[in-house]
Amino acid sequence: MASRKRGITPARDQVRRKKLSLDETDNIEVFCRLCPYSGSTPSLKAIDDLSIQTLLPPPQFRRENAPQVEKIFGFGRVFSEADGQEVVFEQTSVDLIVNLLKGQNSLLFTYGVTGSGKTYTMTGKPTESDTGLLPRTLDVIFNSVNNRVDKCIFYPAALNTFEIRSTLDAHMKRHQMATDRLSTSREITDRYYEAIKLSGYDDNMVCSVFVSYVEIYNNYCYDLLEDAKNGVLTKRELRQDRQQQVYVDGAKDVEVSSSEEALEVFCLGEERRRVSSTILNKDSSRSHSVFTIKLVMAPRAYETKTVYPVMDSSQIVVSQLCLVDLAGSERAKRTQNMGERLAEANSINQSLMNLRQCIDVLRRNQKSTSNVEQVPYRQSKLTHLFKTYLEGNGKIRMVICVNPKPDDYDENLSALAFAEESQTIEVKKQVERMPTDRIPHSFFSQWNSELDGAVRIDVDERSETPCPPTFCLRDYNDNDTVESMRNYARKLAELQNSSEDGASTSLLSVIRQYMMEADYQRIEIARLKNSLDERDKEVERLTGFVKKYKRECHGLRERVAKYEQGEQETQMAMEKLVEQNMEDRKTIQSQKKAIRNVRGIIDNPSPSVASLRSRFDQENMGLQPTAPMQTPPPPYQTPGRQPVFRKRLEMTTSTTAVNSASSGANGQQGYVNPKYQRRSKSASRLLDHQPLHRVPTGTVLQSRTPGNAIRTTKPEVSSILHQLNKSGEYRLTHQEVDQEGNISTNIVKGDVIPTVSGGTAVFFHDIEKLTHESPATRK
Ligand SMILES: Nc1ncnc2c1ncn2[C@@H]1O[C@H](COP(=O)(O)OP(=O)(O)OP(=O)(O)O)[C@@H](O)[C@H]1O
Repeated sequence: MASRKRGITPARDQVRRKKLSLDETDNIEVFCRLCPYSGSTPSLKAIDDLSIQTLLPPPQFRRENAPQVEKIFGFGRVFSEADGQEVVFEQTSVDLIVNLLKGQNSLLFTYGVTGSGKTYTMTGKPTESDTGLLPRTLDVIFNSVNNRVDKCIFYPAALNTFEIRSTLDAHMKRHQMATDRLSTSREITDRYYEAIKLSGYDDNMVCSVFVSYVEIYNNYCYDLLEDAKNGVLTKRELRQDRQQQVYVDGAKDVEVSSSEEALEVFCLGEERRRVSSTILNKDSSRSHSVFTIKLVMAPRAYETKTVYPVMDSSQIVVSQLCLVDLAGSERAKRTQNMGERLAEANSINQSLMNLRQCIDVLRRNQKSTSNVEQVPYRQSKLTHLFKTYLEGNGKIRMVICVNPKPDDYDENLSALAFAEESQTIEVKKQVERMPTDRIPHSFFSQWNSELDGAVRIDVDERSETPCPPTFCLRDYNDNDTVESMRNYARKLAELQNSSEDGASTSLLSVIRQYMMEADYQRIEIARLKNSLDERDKEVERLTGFVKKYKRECHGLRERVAKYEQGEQETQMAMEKLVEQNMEDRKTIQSQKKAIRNVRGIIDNPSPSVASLRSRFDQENMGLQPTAPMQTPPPPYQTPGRQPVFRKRLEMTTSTTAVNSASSGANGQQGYVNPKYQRRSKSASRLLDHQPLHRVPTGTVLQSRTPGNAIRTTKPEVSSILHQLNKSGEYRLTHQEVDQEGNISTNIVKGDVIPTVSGGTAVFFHDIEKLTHESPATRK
């Protein structure tokens, strides 16, 4: 026995999260309307057609934790105080009416704080400038539908469906109803009438208009059109029909044949709607009102002379436009409501809160790919009623009304934030429900009248009975075949005129139908071909653009590549510079460190430096050198060669002067390397700096000059420094001969010591003076 394969049930989330393309969804649309305000401190202003800005009101109108910054909110359209009812109607409702004519559902609702102009926007007043969306919508619908059937042909049946009555039943029902007709009030007949007529209605359909009016009060649904015997309305339940559409069970759908009649029904409901005076609004809506306009359509039956639908209820298409005026949110603190008013306010706020929660969950579900939450539609009647639309059974549009008065600042902020967020919700588009590919009735009647005219002309030329030929339509351009078919139809029509034969009549009507369809398809194909040609041209034009932009793009890419290369090179150079910089910094830091070390040493002289200094000091004063002693810290002196030159200039001065120069002005040592330990005198060499032309003195006592002494007569900076570097001692001989012939020879002696910065310094510590008196002066 073959085992039965079990089908795998897809996970619930997988089913739900099937991603819809952009063509399959519509966002919730939100329009914002600013109500006129005459005060001096408005808390809102329209910036342009798409955005509105909050203005910070005086502090007493702000909550402590409210944002202290001005915010901008963006909407599909923002209506300023200057935009009247007509503009609002054209922008918010006209396309929804076209939707209705084309068999699609829509929900339009006003939302906002109490007293912000929701009811004014929806209903308005009877004058031209004040007429609201609802009466204008009714006018336009009745202006735009053709082929309205007589009353009582369509009738509402169980489970939110409609049925069709036979001619006789409909006639009798009409007769019965004639007595219950509402009389039209003067207010309605004298009101402003909206003249706009829209196209979009399929004239192959016949239709009838039904309206219903319900309210949601304290989270209960009531039918405002109910024939309540004792004036008490019955609580109604919400149910879901076979198309998953939620409806108010038992709510009356009243058939209306004009906008006046529909408005009469609306006014009847308005009288029953709960409206009370509150501190914030003298006519405050205490309930959410739902006025639904249903367009019931069915294909037209052409067999009958009157406008009548085909007797097939399954072909009925019902589209509806739901106009909802929500009650306004209100804070108990501000309204100071008590008792019944307070309970109403709580219920209103709760249902509005539920609406926000549903939108929030929908938004979260939209973002999340795995965790799909259940939307809490059933928490309130309002959200339950909106479920149909939020789940993709029609278009949703919200008009958020705001009053710029500073008292409303906080509540407006949260309402605007909610409305702005709602725009992100994507709703599945409703499926197409109207029959497609049908020949428009206008074409049908024109074609028939043309053919009948032609038959009348040809009737005298009739000669023989045509045999049924074989038609073979090759393509839409096959004019010959179409023409021969038309001729055959004409001949048959002649036959019909001359014969009472029922069979040929029905054959004729079938052939006529085919002929008409062939003609229509031919025209339709030609039209499509034209539009295809136009699109081809458009494609060609766009291809040209694409090529042009591709070229530009290529050029731009090359330029970008060049710039990028340049940038790369600059980057590399920068990196090199940074590296160089780092190295320089390191060098500077090591030099700084060395300087710090030196300073440290200078500030805390080592015994060797101290001893050196004390030795100099003692020698200077003619004392024997003593043990090293602490000296006060010397001020910092830039190390360098300058002292060498300075010493050189001072070489002719006395030993005291030399010592004072080497120790600084205050007797402190400045630049020598205190760590330097001179090698023994025997090991070091002597640099003997003699004048170029030395006057021979022939003295018996001569300075001892070691054999390895370096002799020089040219005191140039480069050579003397070089020689100094090789030497440990330096001796400079300087001779002067005065006018009387006395010779004075000064031999200046010093130690060559390296400086901290790597240079060389000479510490002069002794001068020998040798004077030769001229014999002439002795006399
Ligand atoms: N755009 C407008 N132009 C002229 N008047 C306006 C406009 N908007 C509101 N009003 C006036 O402001 C008042 C309050 O408006 P409305 O009753 O429509 O508020 P609401 O939002 O429906 O209040 P509630 O939520 O309490 O029912 C009314 O007198 C109305 O005529």
